[in-house]
This record gives sequence, C-alpha cells and structure tokens, in this order.
Amino acid sequence: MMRSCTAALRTLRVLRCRLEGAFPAARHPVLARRWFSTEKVIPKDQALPNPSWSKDLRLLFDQFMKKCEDGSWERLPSYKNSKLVKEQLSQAQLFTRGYEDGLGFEYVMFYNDDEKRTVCLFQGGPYLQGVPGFLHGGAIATMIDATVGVCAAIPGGIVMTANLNINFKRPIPLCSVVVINSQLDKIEGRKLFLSCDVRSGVDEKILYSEATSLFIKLDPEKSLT
Ligand SMILES: CCCCCCCCCCCCCC(=O)SCCNC(=O)CCNC(=O)[C@H](O)C(C)(C)COP(=O)(O)OP(=O)(O)OC[C@H]1O[C@@H](n2cnc3c(N)ncnc32)[C@H](O)[C@@H]1OP(=O)(O)O
Repeated sequence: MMRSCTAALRTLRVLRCRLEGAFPAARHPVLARRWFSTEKVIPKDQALPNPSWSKDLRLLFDQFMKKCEDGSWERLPSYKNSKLVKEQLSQAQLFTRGYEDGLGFEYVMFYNDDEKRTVCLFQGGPYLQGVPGFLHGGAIATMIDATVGVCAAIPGGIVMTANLNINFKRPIPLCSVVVINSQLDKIEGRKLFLSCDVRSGVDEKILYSEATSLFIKLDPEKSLT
C-alpha cells in the first residue's frame, strides 16, 4: 500500500514537471493551486440560468430547452461536454467563463447534429464594454469564435481557428441579448468552413454581425510550435 502511494506520488511529480515544461502557466501560484490541489472541486455548470440573466435570455433559454425535448437540439453544458471531450473541463480553461455572474460573458450553446448548427444565446455584461454603452468588438469576436469553434469541434475533433472574418454591421447594446447562429457549410480534408450571424435576441430583427471562418483539424504528425 505504502509503496503504491509513493509510486503514485512520484508519477504525479513527473507529470507535473512535464506539464510545467509544456505550459509555463502551470507555474503560476494561483493556477498551480487550482490544478494540483487534491481538494475535490465541484464544478458548476455555467450554461444554466442565474439571477443575472435577463427576461429575454430566460425566455430564449426556455424556448431552446423545449426544442431539446424531441432530441433534435441538445444543450451543451459548460464544464462537461460529452460531444467535445470525455473528461470534465476545468472552469479555468475557457477565459469566457472566468467572470462573476453577469459581469462578462453569460451564454449557453445548443447544438443540432442533423443540421450541423450551433446556436449561442449571449448576454454581454458591463465588463465587456467598448464604445460607451456598447459591446467591445473583441468580445463579440470571442463569442463568434467560440460558437463556430464548437460547431467545428463537434464533427472535426481538435480544431483551431485559421481564419475569422467578421463584418460588424450594427453596435450591440451592452447587457442586451443576442443570438449567434452558426453553421458548418463544408468540409474539405482537414479544412472546415463555417458561417455565422449575430442577431438581436427574441425578435432576431436586427442583424448585428456576419462572419465566415476556416477551422483546421490539427494534424497529429505536426507540432504546434
Ligand atoms: C479539446 C478541447 C476542446 C474544448 C474546447 C471547446 C471549444 C471552444 C471553442 C473555442 C474556439 C477557440 C479557437 C481558438 O481560439 S484557436 C486560437 C487561434 N488560432 C491559432 O492560434 C491558430 C494558429 N495557426 C496554426 O496553428 C496553424 O496555422 C493551423 C493549425 C491553423 C494550420 O496549420 P497546419 O500546419 O495544420 O495546416 P497547413 O498550414 O498545412 O494548412 C492546411 C490547409 O489549410 C489551409 N490554410 C491554413 N491556414 C489558412 C488560412 N489562414 N487561410 C486559408 N487557408 C488556410 C492551407 O492552405 C492548407 O490548405 P490545402 O493546401 O491543404 O488546400
């Protein structure tokens, strides 16, 4: 028993050294405490309503949950997603999930496998302000990238954004709700082509942004660096 514990600890130490070599961020004291702690952290599914969600976001969420009942749509939880990764995702892995409720990115994604579509319901909080009163373009780009990224990663596996083209057509009021609708258009070998639009929530009358993107399925033979 003692011997197997010592061996397990040694293996953990070796893995930690390797991780720190590959990811220098693992040396950061706060991250290291979080990543290497033996304390059991109970993850929170942040893709569920919280008190900061507006009436519109709740309404859209309820509408999509209804669509999930016949199995055509599926809600994608924030921390554990059998469609993307088998293991639990650490809360720290996606920077969009690093804000207190309501201050940054509040969102939930739904996926339709038959139509190869991902819809993201998104409410951008006060920390995402660019021009006063409106969302920063980088925050919009982030959410577009995340939505098309999920739409590419579910069929494509491990993919990276190679190109993202966005036309910002109207500014998005801070704290309003938008619907990001993305679609896998075509796959050519390792290349996945996707398109996306961002519209006002509930009525979808205002077209805020349009985007196209190219994702590349990583070649396991090639190094990323
Ligand atoms: C796993 C955990 C999942 C959980 C996450 C939840 C999802 C969250 C989602 C969050 C999402 C966040 C996502 C993020 O934030 S990803 C972060 C931002 N993206 C990057 O940092 C990517 C940096 N770029 C690269 O690493 C490489 O360039 C990649 C890997 C993309 C391709 O390098 P690779 O060496 O592998 O490929 P290749 O060069 O042989 O090219 C292959 C083919 O592709 C064509 N090509 C390449 N580039 C372009 C281009 N720009 N326009 C047009 N075409 C292009 C090329 O001509 C060729 O075509 P062909 O000659 O074959 O016809």
